[in-house]
Amino acid sequence: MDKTVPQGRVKGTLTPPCSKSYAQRALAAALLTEGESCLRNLEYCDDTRAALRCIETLGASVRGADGGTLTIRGGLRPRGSILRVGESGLSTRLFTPIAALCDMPVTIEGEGTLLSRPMHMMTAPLRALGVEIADTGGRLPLRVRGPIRGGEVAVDGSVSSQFITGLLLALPRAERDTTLYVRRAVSTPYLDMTLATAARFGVEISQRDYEEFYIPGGQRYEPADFAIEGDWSAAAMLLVMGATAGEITVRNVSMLSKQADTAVCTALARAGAAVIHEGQAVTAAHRPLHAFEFDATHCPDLFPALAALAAAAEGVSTIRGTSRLEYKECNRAEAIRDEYAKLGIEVDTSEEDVMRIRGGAIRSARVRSYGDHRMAMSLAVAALRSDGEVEIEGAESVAKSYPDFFGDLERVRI
Ligand SMILES: O=C(O)C1=C[C@@H](OP(=O)(O)O)[C@@H](O)[C@H](O)C1
Ligand SMILES: C=C(OP(=O)(O)O)C(=O)O
Repeated sequence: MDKTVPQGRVKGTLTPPCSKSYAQRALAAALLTEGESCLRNLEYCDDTRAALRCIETLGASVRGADGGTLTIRGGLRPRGSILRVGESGLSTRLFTPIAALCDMPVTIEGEGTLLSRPMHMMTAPLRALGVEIADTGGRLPLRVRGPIRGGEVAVDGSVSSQFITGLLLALPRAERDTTLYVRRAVSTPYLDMTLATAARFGVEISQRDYEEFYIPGGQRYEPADFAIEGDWSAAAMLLVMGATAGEITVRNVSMLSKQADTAVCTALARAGAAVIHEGQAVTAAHRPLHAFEFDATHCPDLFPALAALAAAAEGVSTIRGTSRLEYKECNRAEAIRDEYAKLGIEVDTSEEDVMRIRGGAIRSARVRSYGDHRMAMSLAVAALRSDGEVEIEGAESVAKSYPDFFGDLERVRI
């Protein structure tokens, strides 16, 4: 689907969808209990639906009530042998070790952009933990057969934190204790979110500097009543929209959240935007914007939003951590460089791990999303400052994390 986004200004208040990162973790934890949990504020995007499908296949019984509340009866007793993870990187790397708790073969199948993303980081550690695994040249589909045993294992954390999240949630249910040695962990706030979710379900894990995790085996997950927070990744995009094209208040997000993308507030302030926190709401308003420096190594999902911010700022902004972008829904560093070039914005990715963006006038163009939800949203935010309109190919990709993004954009247009 193509979407044409005309230039314009915005003002208003929006509530982002719930955090899909927390939603997927909470769904997994609810599956691992032997009782009834209640998840509140759950909304559906493609990735949370994928996680919901996975827990139902693995044995959970899910009842929906009004207002986004789900009652989930846990119990790991697979009803099928195929997990369909859609396009979700997290569901793949989270539910593969969980499926490996079972003494039966399970196949993990994905689609779209996920089929080109690397999964090789799981193979050797799962084998070392006693799991039979067949991968397809380090990509999906994967076939695993547990039970995963626990023990001592080394994991490379440099490509993604998501498999570590999967191990941290699965291994408390293994028979033996585990010590996980992690080399070069990235996206570490996401590991904090995992530990916080496990703790809410009564599971103990200790860690030192994201290098060594100790996970006692034989633990029980206790059912929990868990309210899913608003999503800071979606909020980041809305706040950049406010900072570059008017004023936006985002409701139902807390600065005290462990979510990685709270860091957008630092970038906004460095660029000169007005940022105001009040309780569970944050407002970003336009002021003359100037170039900023920011390291997004541990909050890689911010890059597309920061590209729209830097394009609207005077001077050359420097954003570090581009090596984190190669294996997302597309190669986001190349996609930002090539699509912003069509808008007349120069993006230099020639230096390793660094992106430099020269802010300036944005011109009308036809651009591609590469099937990547965050690229589609980033280009739509940039379109608001264009000299006409921007046509975005593949705009339906926003359904992965924020199905009503374009509806919300129109709601605040003035
Ligand atoms: O654990 C999570 O919820 C996520 C971790 C991050 O991935 P990486 O650890 O692969 O950077 C992030 O980019 C992704 O959108 C969600
Ligand atoms: C990279 C993302 O998600 P995932 O890795 O879970 O597919 C994302 O939402 O930007």
